Amino acid sequence: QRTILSTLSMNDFEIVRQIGKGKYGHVYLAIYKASGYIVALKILLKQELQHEKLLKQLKREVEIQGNLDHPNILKLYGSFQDDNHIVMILEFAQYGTLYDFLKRSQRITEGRSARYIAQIVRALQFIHQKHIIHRDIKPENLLVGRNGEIKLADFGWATYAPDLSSTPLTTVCGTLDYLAPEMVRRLPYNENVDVWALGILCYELLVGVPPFEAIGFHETCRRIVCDNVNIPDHVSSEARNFILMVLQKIPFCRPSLEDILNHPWIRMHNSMTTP
Ligand SMILES: Clc1cnc2c(Nc3ccc(N4CCOCC4)cc3)nc(-c3cccnc3)cn12
Repeated sequence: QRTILSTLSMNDFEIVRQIGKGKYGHVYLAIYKASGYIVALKILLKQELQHEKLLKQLKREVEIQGNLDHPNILKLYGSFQDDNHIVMILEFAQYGTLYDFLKRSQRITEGRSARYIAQIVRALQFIHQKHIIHRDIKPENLLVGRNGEIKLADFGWATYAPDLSSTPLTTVCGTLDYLAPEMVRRLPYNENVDVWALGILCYELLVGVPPFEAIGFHETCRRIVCDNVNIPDHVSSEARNFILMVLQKIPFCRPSLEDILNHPWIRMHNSMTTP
């Protein structure tokens, strides 16, 4: 229902309460007065978006996420601005971020992890087909919907995958623990950085901490590039095999998203879903 966004303003919404703090702004639970529809408003203060790089990033976030319609991707209904704010109107995710969920429940079961991973893979298939790379997959950017489904959110770092005609991507971005080795080494990279981050996420869901966590930036970077993954004994052999298959240091040695969905560990926990 694409509303004529130019007419929207803050007083079309009733702010209920703050539900989260992002890097550059706060997220609020709000009600669209005209229909009573519950939404999340991501409100950014213009004066905090001083340098135009952030504005460019925000425009790209709205442009990219606004055109994605998938059950595992958080919907962006639209955006508007007034004198001091830029506001993004987002789908409200009933159960918050996976990060908070993990904090509350330490580790989660292998079954639930495998079901989350499968849903994120379907979201990644959807955006990679459009040559979009998310570049910042991590528990803080994954939200849990009303039926426990995962929603990929925060396309602030999303960009278009390079093709032969464009200059290679080398911007280092995302969150340190989730950076792919090729990013740490400032080598050109592509969609495979999202596959790597999926492996890091899977490890963190099962173990409770990311695999290359260390004290300090440099040691973490060294571990990402050089160290093998150390998987604790409580992790099943299928999950171990899955993590080792995904966390390949060399990008093109990583499995495709389709290979991931066909892995035994994913299949054994996602059998009832459609093939
Ligand atoms: Cl965008 C967007 C859409 N929906 C949300 C959302 N939803 C949400 C639901 C429920 C609870 N509560 C559940 C009961 O315990 C108290 C928290 C929080 C957030 N949170 C964030 C967010 C962002 C940053 C930090 N932390 C949360 C961003 N969101």
